[in-house]
Amino acid sequence: MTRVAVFGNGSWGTAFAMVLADAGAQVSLWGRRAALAETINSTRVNPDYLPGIRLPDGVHATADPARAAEGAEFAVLAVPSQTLRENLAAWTPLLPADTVLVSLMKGVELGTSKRMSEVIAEVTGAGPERIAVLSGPNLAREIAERQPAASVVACRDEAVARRLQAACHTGYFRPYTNTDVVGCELGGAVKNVIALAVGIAGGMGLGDNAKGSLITRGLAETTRLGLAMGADAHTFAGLAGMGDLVATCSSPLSRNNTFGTNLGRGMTLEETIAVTKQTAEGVKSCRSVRDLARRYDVDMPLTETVVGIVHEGVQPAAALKELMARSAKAELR
Ligand SMILES: NC(=O)C1=CN([C@@H]2O[C@H](COP(=O)(O)OP(=O)(O)OC[C@H]3O[C@@H](n4cnc5c(N)ncnc54)[C@H](O)[C@@H]3O)[C@@H](O)[C@H]2O)C=CC1
Ligand SMILES: O=C(CO)COP(=O)(O)O
Repeated sequence: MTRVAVFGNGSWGTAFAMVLADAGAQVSLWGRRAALAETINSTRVNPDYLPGIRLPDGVHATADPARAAEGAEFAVLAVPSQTLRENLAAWTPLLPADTVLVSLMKGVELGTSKRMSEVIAEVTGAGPERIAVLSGPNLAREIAERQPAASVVACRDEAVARRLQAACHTGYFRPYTNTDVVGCELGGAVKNVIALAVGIAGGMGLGDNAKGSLITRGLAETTRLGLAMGADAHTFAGLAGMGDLVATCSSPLSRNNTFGTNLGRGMTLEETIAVTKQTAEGVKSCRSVRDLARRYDVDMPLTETVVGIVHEGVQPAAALKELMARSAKAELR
């Protein structure tokens, strides 16, 4: 039986642990708090992140990373992106030397602007054949309810992507393989920034035309950055690009979308952070994405605007006026 360690028992780590167990794996679900691990094991429910959802028997919770790591064929990483480097440094010595490291995270490291696969490579020394990412339109609560969804598992080594695909393929979860790791990661991280923009627009009372325009132009700027960084343009038309963007920007379940809505309604950043209980990666990663855009000399006006509103005190109404007044352009360039 495939043994999998899932590091991070928040909403996505827990929901994906369910998928893996439903696909037949023996899953160890690690989280920092021993009391929560005990509650999960005794009640079969993770009350803090997925209340009301019964976890399959194949999921065992633990607060001991060594126990989670034991014999793991895959180590699935599902902690907030900005905490990965420090956590992974502690877990690496515990993992078998051939474990495949799988990122579920949709953020870019602040300061270094490194993608999660780059952080994993740096910290563990693993080669590209041992590093995979999973990304797509996968709102955790829906997956935990076993509602149907597709996704992408990406690894430079296609055979490894196929192994991971087999490990998480169920009647309600349909993963496709891809070898474009850079594109899949950027698709997931930048969509959180665009979801903030769409949420802000909704909170300001703007209509569906505005949202459709933001989603489409958001995908255009994501694709421009991706091409500059060596990604395949097709990835952005796929599940890790358009698929995730549409799901996230349409769903009240999205933490980034909701965060933006609160800002657009006039809450301050501090007030919005105070009412946000889970990780909204775009809030920090918008600055890393903006730094990447500048490094690669790519025009990303929506990302610049989100950074302005979230971190630099720009008022949403003023930002909208500025965006609409940008010089006229050809759509495709
Ligand atoms: N929730 C969702 O629908 C989806 C989330 N993701 C991505 O998955 C990643 C994890 O997000 P969620 O599970 O949703 O977040 P969450 O906020 O629900 O859970 C985060 C988990 O990390 C733990 N944590 C927080 N700080 C930590 C630290 N310093 N060290 C160790 N553990 C720490 C928390 O206790 C919690 O267990 C994010 O990058 C997110 O973008 C991707 C797809 C879907
Ligand atoms: O990535 C997600 C869905 O694919 C979840 O989005 P949020 O992090 O905004 O909730």
